[in-house]
Amino acid sequence: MKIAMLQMEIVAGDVAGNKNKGLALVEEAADKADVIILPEIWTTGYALKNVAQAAEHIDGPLMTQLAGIARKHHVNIIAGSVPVSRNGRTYNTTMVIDRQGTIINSYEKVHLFSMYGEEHFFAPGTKLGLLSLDKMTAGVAICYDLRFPELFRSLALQGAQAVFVPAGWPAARGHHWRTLVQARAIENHLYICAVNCVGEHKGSPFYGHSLLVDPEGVIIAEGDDRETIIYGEIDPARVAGARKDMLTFADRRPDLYSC
Ligand SMILES: NC(=O)CCC(=O)C(=O)O
Repeated sequence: MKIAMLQMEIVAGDVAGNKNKGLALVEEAADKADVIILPEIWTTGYALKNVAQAAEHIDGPLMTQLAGIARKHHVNIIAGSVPVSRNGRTYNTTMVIDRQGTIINSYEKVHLFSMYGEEHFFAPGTKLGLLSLDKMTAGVAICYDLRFPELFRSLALQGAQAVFVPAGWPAARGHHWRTLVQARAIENHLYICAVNCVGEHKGSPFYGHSLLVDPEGVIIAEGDDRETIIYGEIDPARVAGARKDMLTFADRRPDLYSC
C-alpha cells in the first residue's frame, strides 16, 4: 500500500488559497499512491475564529471535489481534517474517502487541544475512528490525540493495523512528536502515518517532519521542514508478524488498570 503524505504549508486564514494548494497537491500525488493523507485543519490553519464560517457540511463542495478526484484516479483520500458543521456545531473532522469516491468514515477529534483554545471553537467528538481501507483495518486520530495512549490501544485492540494521524504540531515540541509517534507504533505493533504541516502559528513554526513509522517503531519515511510530498509503503502483513513474537496484548493486566 503506497502512501502519499502531503506535508503542506498552511497559511492561517487563507481558506481559498489553502484549498487550491491542497487540491493541487492531491492531484499531484493521485496516480502515485493508494492512500493520500493531508494535515490537520488544512483549509483554515489555526485561524480558529474562522472555523465556524469556513465549516462545510459533510457533503459540501470541498468533499465533493475530493470525492471526484478519488473516483477519477481510483485512490483513497484521508482528507486531513477540516472544520465540519453538524447539528449546528463545528467539529475538527477527518473524512476518509475510498476509491469509489464514497465517504466511508468521519472522525471528529475527541481530545481538543486546550493549550490553543480549541474547545472554544470546536465541539468534541464522541467516538473513535476505525475503518476498513483496501481490506486493511485502519484507525484515524488527530494530532493531540497522540498524547493519549488509551485511544491508540483501543484502536489496536479493535484490530487496527495502521493509524493515520493528520496533525498541526509545532517545532517547539518536535522532540515530543517523534517520540510519541514511535511509542504509539511500538506499544501497539502497528504502523503510524502522522502527517504534519509547515507554516506558522502566531510566529512560531510548525514542525513538519511527517513520519511513517513501522510496527517496530522504525521510521521508514520522514519529511523535513519544507512543503513536500513524502511517499512510503505499508505492508499490513508485517503487523501480524510483530504481534506473533512480542505478546504484549496477551500479557496485559487490565484487571489492575483503573484508567
Ligand atoms: N494541533 C494539535 O493538536 C497540537 C498538539 C500539540 O501541539 C501538542 O500536543 O503538543
